[in-house]
Formats: sequence, C-alpha cells, structure tokens
Amino acid sequence: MTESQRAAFQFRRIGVIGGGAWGTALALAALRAGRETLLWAREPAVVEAIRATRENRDYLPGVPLPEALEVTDDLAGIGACDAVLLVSPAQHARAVSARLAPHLRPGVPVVICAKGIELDSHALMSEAVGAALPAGQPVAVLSGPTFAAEVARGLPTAVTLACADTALGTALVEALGSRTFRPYRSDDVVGAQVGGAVKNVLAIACGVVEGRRLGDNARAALITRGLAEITRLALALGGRAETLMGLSGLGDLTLTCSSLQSRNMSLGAALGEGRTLQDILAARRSVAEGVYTAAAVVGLAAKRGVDMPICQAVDATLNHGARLEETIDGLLSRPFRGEWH
Ligand SMILES: NC(=O)C1=CN([C@@H]2O[C@H](COP(=O)(O)OP(=O)(O)OC[C@H]3O[C@@H](n4cnc5c(N)ncnc54)[C@H](OP(=O)(O)O)[C@@H]3O)[C@@H](O)[C@H]2O)C=CC1
Ligand SMILES: O=C(CO)COP(=O)(O)O
Repeated sequence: MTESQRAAFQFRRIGVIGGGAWGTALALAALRAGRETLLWAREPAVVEAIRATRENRDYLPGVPLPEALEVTDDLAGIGACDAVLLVSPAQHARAVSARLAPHLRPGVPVVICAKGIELDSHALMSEAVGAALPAGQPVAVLSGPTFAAEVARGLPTAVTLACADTALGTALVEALGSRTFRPYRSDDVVGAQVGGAVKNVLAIACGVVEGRRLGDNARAALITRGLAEITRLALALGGRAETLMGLSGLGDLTLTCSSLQSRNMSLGAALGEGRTLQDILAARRSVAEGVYTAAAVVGLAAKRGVDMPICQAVDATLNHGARLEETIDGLLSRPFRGEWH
C-alpha cells in the first residue's frame, strides 16, 4: 500500500455492532490491535450489565472487559467510527444495517462478520447488508476458524479478510491485525461468505454423527464431501475454489466440525442423541446459524442447480420432519460415483 493510500484510511476508532459472544470478542481483538473501540449492543440490559460488571455474562462469561472498551445501546455513537464490524446474527443483519445506515459517514467500511444466508431471500450477507446500507458504502467480510471464547482470551487465531478493494482490504488487515489475531487478505468476498455460512450446516451433520456414535470415519467423510458441496455452491455464485481451501473454507469447516465448543455441532449432537430441535433451541440463548442457513442454502442451491445432499439432509431433518434414521439411510444409499466428476 502506498503512503497516500495509507493516509486515505485512518482507522482510529472501530465500531462493533452486536453484543453477542463474537461481537464482544472482536471488540477485544480491535482493542488489542490498538484501536479505540465502541461496542453497540441492542439490549440496554446487556449494556448496563457490561458497564456494571466489566463482563458480558449473557454471552461471553468469564472474560474481563477493560474500561477502555466503550459500550452503548445508542447507534448514533457509531457515527464517530472510522470502520464498523457488523456482528449481528445473519437473519437480523439486514434490519440492523437499515438502522445503522443513517449513522454511517460516506466511505466508512462495514466489515460483515456474521456467517449465514438470509432465509427469505437466499441472499448472501453482502447482498442483504449492501441493500440496506447507503449506495456505495464499502463492504468487506471477516470469516474463518474463530471460536469467540478463544479470540477473547487472546489465543492465536487466523482469519480471512475479504474485500474487493485491495487497498481497503490491506488497510483493514493492518487496523485489526495483531500478534494473536492474524487476518489474511483476499478479494473473494463471495467465497469467504459461502464457506462461513455453509460450514454451520455441515457442523450440525457432524454433530449428529457424534450424537449417534457413527464414528470418526463418518465425520471425516462428511467434512470432505461437505467441502465439495461448499465449493460447488461457491463456484456457482462466482467464488474461487482456492478460497474454500483457506481459512474461511476448510479452516472453519474443520474447526466447527471437530469441537463441541461449536454451537452448531453441539446442536447436531443433541439431535443425534434424540432430543428435539424445539427443546434444544428453548434451552439456549445463543444463535446456531446453521438451523436457519440449512433451509436458505438448500433454496439457493436449487435455484443454481447445485447438488448439496448433506445440506439437504440437514434441512429435511430440521425443517421437514424427516426422521434421522431415514435421512442417514438416504445419504448412505446414494449411488456410487466418481469423487470429482
Ligand atoms: N460465537 C462465535 O464463536 C462466532 C460467531 N460468529 C458469527 O457471529 C454472529 C453473531 O454470533 P454471536 O455473537 O456468537 O451471537 P450470540 O449467540 O453470542 O448472541 C446472539 C446475539 O444476537 C443478538 N440478537 C438476537 N435477536 C436479535 C435481533 N432481533 N436483532 C439484532 N440482534 C439480535 C443478541 O442481541 P440481544 O442480546 O440484544 O438480543 C446477541 O447479540 C453469527 O452470525 C455467528 O455465526 C462468527 C465467528 C465466531
Ligand atoms: O463460527 C464459528 C467458529 O468459526 C463458531 O461456530 P458456532 O457458531 O457453531 O459456535
């Protein structure tokens, strides 16, 4: 990046939209990178609790939040920020962006950090958020293998930061990156989003494998064939295959499908043990994006003529009353075929 490009992007103050686990963790990462940071949470009660206890006990318990982290429930404060991280869950990102829009200065980049596909429209986050923001507001995507609790504790983490404008992407990497939070730049905004969204659906499938004790071979098969599904969809939407081999594809898929720290995988495991989706969701406050993205991805794949049998099986189980035994049997009874063609 040239000096004049560097001067064009002065990210002194970062706004973080969304006071869940990931918004809180990213706010800590931005602080560690040396930025002033303002965290916006929707619920006044969450803001008050953070101010009173310097902890986000609702969503990220056990992590001390320094005084330097400013917290607000007033979106007007975001007007003074030089870049914004949008971390509201995917199904709310469009509505939150519409509320945010009047407070954004022209040219302030919005970095989408939610992972999902919109249920009603089948839109990627960049499409849904882009439609709600003022025309020409720059958008980027941050995605990758990142459990919030680990990022919050400052454990080493690497992510993809995708932005069509390479100079802006480079400046964002420098603004948000630190020794333990390492963004890798990409210009494949589509590929980065598809990887992050679809891996949540596949993590539910891997959770079922865990809950049903189907074995590690089955999990490895699901990860690998799931990556083939992700890649087919990304290519159909204009993404690049190499992106899906990176942090926001294989990296995140491997993480989320290998650890019960994942809300999506643990939800799948509970399903596999015989609990109902309704019961599982009723006992949680945190979001499991794969539940909503399953139906969205199946709709999007159908529109594009992309075969995604594992995602279809997850959607059938979650949303169409299919019995687990039948969906598993359906996947195991598919005709044998070439691995790549
Ligand atoms: N947690 C993680 O490890 C990671 C999460 N992500 C992604 O980040 C996004 C946010 O997840 P995360 O921070 O974990 O969420 P959490 O499950 O920790 O918290 C849920 C969040 O959703 C908000 N919310 C609920 N209803 C609405 C609504 N109607 N409008 C706007 N916001 C609402 C809650 O705000 P309120 O309290 O006001 O209801 C709360 O901030 C997801 O897309 C997730 O996939 C990505 C990487 C890692
Ligand atoms: O996106 C994540 C890890 O990269 C978090 O996964 P879960 O939402 O399944 O917990």
